[in-house]
Amino acid sequence: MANNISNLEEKIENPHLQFNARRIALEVLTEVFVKDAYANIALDNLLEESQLSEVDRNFVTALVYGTISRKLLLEHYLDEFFHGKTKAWVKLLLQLTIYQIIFMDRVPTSAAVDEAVKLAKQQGGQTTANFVNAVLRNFSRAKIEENPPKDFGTKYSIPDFIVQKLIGQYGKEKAVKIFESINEPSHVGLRVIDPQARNSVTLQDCIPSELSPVGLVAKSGNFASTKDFREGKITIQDESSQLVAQVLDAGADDLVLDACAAPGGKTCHIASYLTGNGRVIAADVYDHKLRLIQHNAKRLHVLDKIEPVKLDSRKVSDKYSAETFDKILVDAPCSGLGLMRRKPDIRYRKGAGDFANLQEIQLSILSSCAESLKKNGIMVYSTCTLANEENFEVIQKFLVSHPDFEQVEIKHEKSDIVKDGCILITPEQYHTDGFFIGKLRKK
Ligand SMILES: C[S@@+](CC[C@H](N)C(=O)[O-])C[C@H]1O[C@@H](n2cnc3c(N)ncnc32)[C@H](O)[C@@H]1O
Repeated sequence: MANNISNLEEKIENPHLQFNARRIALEVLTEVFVKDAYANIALDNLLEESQLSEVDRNFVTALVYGTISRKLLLEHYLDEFFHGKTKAWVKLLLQLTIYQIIFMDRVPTSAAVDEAVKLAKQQGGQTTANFVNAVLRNFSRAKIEENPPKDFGTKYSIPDFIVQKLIGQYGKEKAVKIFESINEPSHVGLRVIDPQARNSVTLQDCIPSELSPVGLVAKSGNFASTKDFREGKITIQDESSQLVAQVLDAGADDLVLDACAAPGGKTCHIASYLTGNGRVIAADVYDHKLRLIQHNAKRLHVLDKIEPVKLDSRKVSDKYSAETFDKILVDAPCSGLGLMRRKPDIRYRKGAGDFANLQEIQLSILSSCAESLKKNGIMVYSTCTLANEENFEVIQKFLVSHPDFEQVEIKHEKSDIVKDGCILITPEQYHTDGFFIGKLRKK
């Protein structure tokens, strides 16, 4: 996510480009909140079709992610200024505009309002333009400090079920730190493919990761367009997620199953451990996602180590006989609450709070994989969520129903990310994604 608005002012002079940028931002928001699209995918698609400059693309990205991550707060401020029914896109246009007024210091209020009114006229005619103009003029004259948000959910734009869940689980003090941190700009985590080369990769403004020996971190930047990325010397991967292959620690000749593999970030990392005859079977339920694994593996020069397989991993034991794999990774489908900073739309998704249903799927994948693991084999379970039901509870329930397995304690030099023998990183600790890793051995 490129929240880089530092070069904005130079383009403010060009109203045509700014108009297009705002129009595209509104289109992305409409895709997300009306058509239930994923923000990152809708944004990438619409930016690709657009002819915008790098600066304007950054502006659109900042507008989209900023508005999404402050949506409930923006709704709260707007509530005072209009009542009755309004089309969804008009509400989104108002939110997009007051986001600029409140949070983007470099955007003059008059420019934000004028462009919104033009957009309203273009998309909805003069009556809509008059309505948008009236609401925004009234809003810009008001003092928002006189109407402060009354609860955490509104203040941090986090649905109440998540607020209550995180306070219940982590206590109010830590939960508030998490809420505050997820609305800050994300950092970019990079994995250096040749660990020996970590200090010789010449990327600007990157520092070595505190958590991952093969990681670099940057405050922002479009690393996917660098030569190092194209040549497969680096890949974009959060520092927390880089710990998974390290914990799995595949041997040179191991046969590994990556049971939920797409888009292949961890598969490719695991493959780099297979310096002998080892191979990774990279399973996923979706065909189109298997193509992403292949694409990534090719760029990172590990395609020969990877075999993508279309498979519902609740049925691993139907396809592979008992005791086939030396190591298995279950990087399970989850609620994704650890990704709320990098993917702010996750918090509003239907089903994000269906922890019981997710736990059932996670346990079912683990159980099926368990049968195909060799004796003394290692199975690593990971998620990018903060919900206990999907993390520690899954490990505990699995161990109760599988007495032939035992937990292996994970160690890390940063003891604040180790809890009950598992890794649990919350997003405010090292400014990474929230992440969980547990390790199991078949006796
Ligand atoms: C957390 S993502 C995996 C990310 C991946 N390990 C990486 O590092 O790039 C979970 C993946 O599980 C896949 N998935 C969901 N249900 C599945 C199932 N029943 N069997 C196999 N894969 C599944 C999803 O399509 C998704 O790609």
